[in-house]
Amino acid sequence: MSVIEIRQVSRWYGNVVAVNDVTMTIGPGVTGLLGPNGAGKSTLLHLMAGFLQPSGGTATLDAKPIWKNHDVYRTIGLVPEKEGVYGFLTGWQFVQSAARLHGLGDDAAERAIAQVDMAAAQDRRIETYSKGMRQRIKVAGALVHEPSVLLLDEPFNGMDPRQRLHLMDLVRQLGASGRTVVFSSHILEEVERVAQQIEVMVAGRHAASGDYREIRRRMTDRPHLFRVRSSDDRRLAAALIADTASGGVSFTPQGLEVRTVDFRRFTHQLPRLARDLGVRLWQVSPTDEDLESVFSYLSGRS
Ligand SMILES: Nc1ncnc2c1ncn2[C@@H]1O[C@H](COP(=O)(O)OP(=O)(O)OP(=O)(O)O)[C@@H](O)[C@H]1O
Repeated sequence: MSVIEIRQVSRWYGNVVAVNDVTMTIGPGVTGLLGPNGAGKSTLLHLMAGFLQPSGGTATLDAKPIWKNHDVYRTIGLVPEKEGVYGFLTGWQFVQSAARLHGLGDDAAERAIAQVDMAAAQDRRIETYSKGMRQRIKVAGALVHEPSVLLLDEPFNGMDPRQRLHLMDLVRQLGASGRTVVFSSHILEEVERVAQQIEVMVAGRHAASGDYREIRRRMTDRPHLFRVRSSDDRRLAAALIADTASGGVSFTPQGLEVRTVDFRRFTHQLPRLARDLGVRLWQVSPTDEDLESVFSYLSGRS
């Protein structure tokens, strides 16, 4: 059983703090590292892989420090986000060279290729592969030495839906086989479909931790700001102010802005109120739903 322990880890580049005092424990199964661009996910994965030294704090695997520890490196596989594969190599040559770097023979390469279901395409050059096939051959390269920890940086980015499902299945299987699998993503729904555990990063900090339901609930329960346009904004506003779901209503040139304190009740009540008043709803849309604001809320910054 492989457990990654990140204890008060920080990492800065010059005066940019990419990872800021992060503490988390990651055990077997699939963990999703969720956060917007620049949140520090890649940096954290590289710290877990031993590619980067923490500027402060400790990163251990089964209580052994990861940085500069070759015994630990032998149990970790990393699939970086950047392509990093030579297009002129065939899939077989790429995985074979990864195996040789670990001092392993062709049988290891064969097994890894079979694991990602790429045997049929292994003799084609990588430049002829689709994005999904490329990603799978990279996973094979990271699996040759049968690591107990697999780290994947934005593995589903840029894939078409069919390829994405295929890779999601593979990641799930790898987690179900007892490995400790961590992948990064900026899409909650993607993380939800693959990971049992979610760790949210925002602006270098560890903002939340839990399963999908827990994270979703925290995102939904936060105050929301809605823009509402209707056939009679004034009447609707009066009714909304009287309802406990709204924390405040203001008039703007674009319509009403309603701050809700109870998302569920508001989305339930608004159509009922409008119907009872005989008011037509023309537009109901959240104004602060961008990813950044959702994540900021989770991190307690808004
Ligand atoms: N080598 C580097 N030199 C300077 N700054 C860096 C370097 N690598 C990352 N950063 C900065 O550190 C912060 C975190 O970057 P990181 O790549 O870890 O985030 P991320 O969550 O993986 O985002 P993305 O999905 O955009 O890669 C960003 O502000 C980034 O600009």
